Amino acid sequence: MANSIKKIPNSQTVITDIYYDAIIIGSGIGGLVTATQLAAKGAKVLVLERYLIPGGSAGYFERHGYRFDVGASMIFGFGQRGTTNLLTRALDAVNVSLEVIPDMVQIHYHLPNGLDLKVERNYEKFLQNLIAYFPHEAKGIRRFYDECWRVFNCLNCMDLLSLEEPRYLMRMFFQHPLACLGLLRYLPQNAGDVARRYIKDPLLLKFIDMECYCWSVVPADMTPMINAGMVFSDRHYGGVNYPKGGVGQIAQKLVEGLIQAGGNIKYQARVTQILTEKGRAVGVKLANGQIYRAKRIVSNATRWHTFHKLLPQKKFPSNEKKWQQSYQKSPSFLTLHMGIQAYCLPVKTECHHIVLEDWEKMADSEGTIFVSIPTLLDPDLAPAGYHIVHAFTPHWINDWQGLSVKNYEANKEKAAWRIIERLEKIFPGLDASLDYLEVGTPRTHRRFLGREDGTYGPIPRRKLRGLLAMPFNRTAIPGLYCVGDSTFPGQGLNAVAFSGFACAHRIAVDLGLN
Ligand SMILES: NC(=O)c1ccc[n+]([C@@H]2O[C@H](COP(=O)([O-])OP(=O)(O)OC[C@H]3O[C@@H](n4cnc5c(N)ncnc54)[C@H](O)[C@@H]3O)[C@@H](O)[C@H]2O)c1
Ligand SMILES: CC(C)=CCC/C(C)=C/C=C/C(C)=C/C=C/C(C)=C/C=C/C=C(C)/C=C/C=C(C)/C=C/C=C(\C)CCC=C(C)C
Repeated sequence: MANSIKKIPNSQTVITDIYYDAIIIGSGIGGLVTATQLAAKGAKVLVLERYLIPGGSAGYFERHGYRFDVGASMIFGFGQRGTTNLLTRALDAVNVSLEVIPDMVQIHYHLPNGLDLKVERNYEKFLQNLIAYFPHEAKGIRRFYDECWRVFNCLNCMDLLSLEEPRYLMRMFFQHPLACLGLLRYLPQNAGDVARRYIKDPLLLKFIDMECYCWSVVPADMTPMINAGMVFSDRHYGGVNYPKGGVGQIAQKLVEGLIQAGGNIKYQARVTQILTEKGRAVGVKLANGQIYRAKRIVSNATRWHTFHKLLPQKKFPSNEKKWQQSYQKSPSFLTLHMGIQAYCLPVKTECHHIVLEDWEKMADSEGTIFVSIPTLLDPDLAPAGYHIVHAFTPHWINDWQGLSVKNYEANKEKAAWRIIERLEKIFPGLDASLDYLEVGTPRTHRRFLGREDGTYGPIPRRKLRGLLAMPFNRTAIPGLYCVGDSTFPGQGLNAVAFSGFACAHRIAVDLGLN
């Protein structure tokens, strides 16, 4: 395929003659799953990524012999059975695969009221650990988590594709009528309401809040039941599994599969504009002036970025305004990427920890601390005798704006030491064993991930009806689709992988592909 390009006289603009079936803006996991699915169906696909490597918030960076995951290292979707193992399936579709390492404890919680609890991969063991703290709620605990399984079982029996495709919905309904009716029932529900049906102990309800908050960034009352069903069951079914070589391998492998399937990706290709003709999205313009055209345009940038930055403001659709009245940006994170000497960690330390000292501060800036130690699963990510400790805690961009360079650096350092001091109680000697420290703020996330205010995705502004208000992939602009955590069902790698499957399915039907 000749890559012929023409320059418009007296202008920076260069138009390529290749006409793609689909252009995907961004190579986050949402974008890459869309691209690989379409390429596997024979579509001519181009991915445009502003950064140097693929993956977005599931990317990586290397310093002094350490390979750090940019985002969270707790990965769902790598199971071997059922239909909800969407990362395994996405890789499989383009004939690539990844070795994964099972994580036998999803989280070790260090919570107020002496609640020190491990979420074991074995469901019964987890229930017994929790019931040991709340024996008077044994029945309620089982009934709540069993109800989560009901949601999961409904999802895990059917192909997960576009809910905007009526023929697929009809097929699913005829093949799995009870599962579809079950999902319809759960779509408007939140986990908190279901939990309160079975559980009365206020401390246990706080624990359920934390169970939700640590991946949805909102308490149980605002966490959709469908997502809770996925997370609270899949951790015991497909399990949490870590990709050998680090989270960044997922994107690297998807890109390998994309290219083998005939797709194309360009790095340092920042899209500045989505081009429209007669109201329809027809192409994109890059920062260097280059123009690419396609039958369909997909944005893996956030909705805020897509509709405020990439499209002229007069094209701002009214349903996007409405969506923004329901959803706001989740906080970003203050992130500590640490290299430590291995002696600091006791034998049998778990990979993921949640640390909180005061329930009232769960959702505050610097309230909950998330910790991942991926080298406990894959030691090759650090030099021999060292570990990676990735600690992060919610932070808002406003606290980091308008500072002088000196104050910004000083605030970063102070905040980092506040976190290290708190972690010393869980990992005594952390400070003394520190070999490397790199601190990121919401500004870092904004800069390197291109995410508005460094956000990790949308969260409800108030209690909503489950997932009902979350938009699917099509937008009000014909030819333009969104994918990733600003679309149904929201944040999380397995969630954005679903969004990618759904987006590619809808586009394939629109383009008449198989
Ligand atoms: N443990 C986990 O489950 C885990 C780990 C890491 C990340 N995540 C999740 O991944 C989700 C994000 O995935 P995603 O696919 O929605 O998005 P993403 O932010 O990861 O990827 C978007 C990509 O688009 C690129 N981009 C943005 N604007 C662009 C432009 N104008 N031109 C070209 N490229 C542009 C960015 O550089 C980035 O690579 C988050 O919600 C986070 O929760 C989860
Ligand atoms: C037919 C008719 C009528 C009807 C029908 C209906 C239906 C079919 C429906 C359907 C639905 C669906 C398909 C749905 C789907 C869903 C899904 C897939 C979901 C998913 C989800 C997932 C998730 C949410 C995930 C998440 C995760 C996350 C976020 C993670 C994170 C993590 C972190 C942050 C880490 C932390 C921690 C530490 C470190 C400790």
